Amino acid sequence: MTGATIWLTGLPSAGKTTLAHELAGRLRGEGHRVEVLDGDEIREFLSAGLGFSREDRHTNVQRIGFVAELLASNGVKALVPVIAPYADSREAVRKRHQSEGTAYLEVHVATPVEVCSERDVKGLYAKQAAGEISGLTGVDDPYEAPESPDLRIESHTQTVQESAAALHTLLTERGLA
Ligand SMILES: Nc1ncnc2c1ncn2[C@@H]1O[C@H](COP(=O)(O)OS(=O)(=O)O)[C@@H](OP(=O)(O)O)[C@H]1O
Ligand SMILES: Nc1ncnc2c1ncn2[C@@H]1O[C@H](COP(=O)(O)OP(=O)(O)O)[C@@H](O)[C@H]1O
Repeated sequence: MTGATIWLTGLPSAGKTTLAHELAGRLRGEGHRVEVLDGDEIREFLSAGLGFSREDRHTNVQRIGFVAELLASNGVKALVPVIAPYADSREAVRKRHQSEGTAYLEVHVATPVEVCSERDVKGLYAKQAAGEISGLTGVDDPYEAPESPDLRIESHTQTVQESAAALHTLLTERGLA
């Protein structure tokens, strides 16, 4: 089976993790091998000790990109719900896949910051507003939105199932599902 990396980039609470798991369930049901490389989990192990400076985020994204490519080149659908705020970090991951001949799709979960901060799944927006944390992506830290992603998902106008279906359609169109 053809592997691929599907990178879901977007702000905190945009819907990256939810969509990755929804798509993973669908793909597994169809017999695909799937791994979800969740940002929080990776930061506990593979990227333990890294913070949220530009340099650390870049290192984090390159590590995840490396592992995703290894999985994808061995027939796994590697779903990556990770913010990856900098365009050059994402470009380096795309190039690595290109040079290895491994399929790579970039999906922008393009939920507006106003909606994300209302969802505030982990309470980070509230903490930032209260002055308890700083450097929150999309608020007081940069997020460089992809200019030409393979797919842009407007999660604020769709149900989770509709967004996952759009993702699945993309994979089908590219011969990956
Ligand atoms: N300052 C700041 N900015 C952004 N995010 C923060 C921050 N502090 C902690 N968190 C939590 O860490 C998760 C982001 O980790 P990632 O590895 O996806 O980010 S990055 O690509 O390295 O920028 C992210 O997870 P998601 O909410 O699932 O996106 C946050 O819960
Ligand atoms: N179309 C959609 N796609 C993804 N999530 C959605 C959608 N509509 C509403 N949500 C909700 O938005 C929240 C997104 O949280 P989460 O997936 O943890 O975001 P992230 O991983 O980007 O930080 C969840 O509570 C989810 O149920």
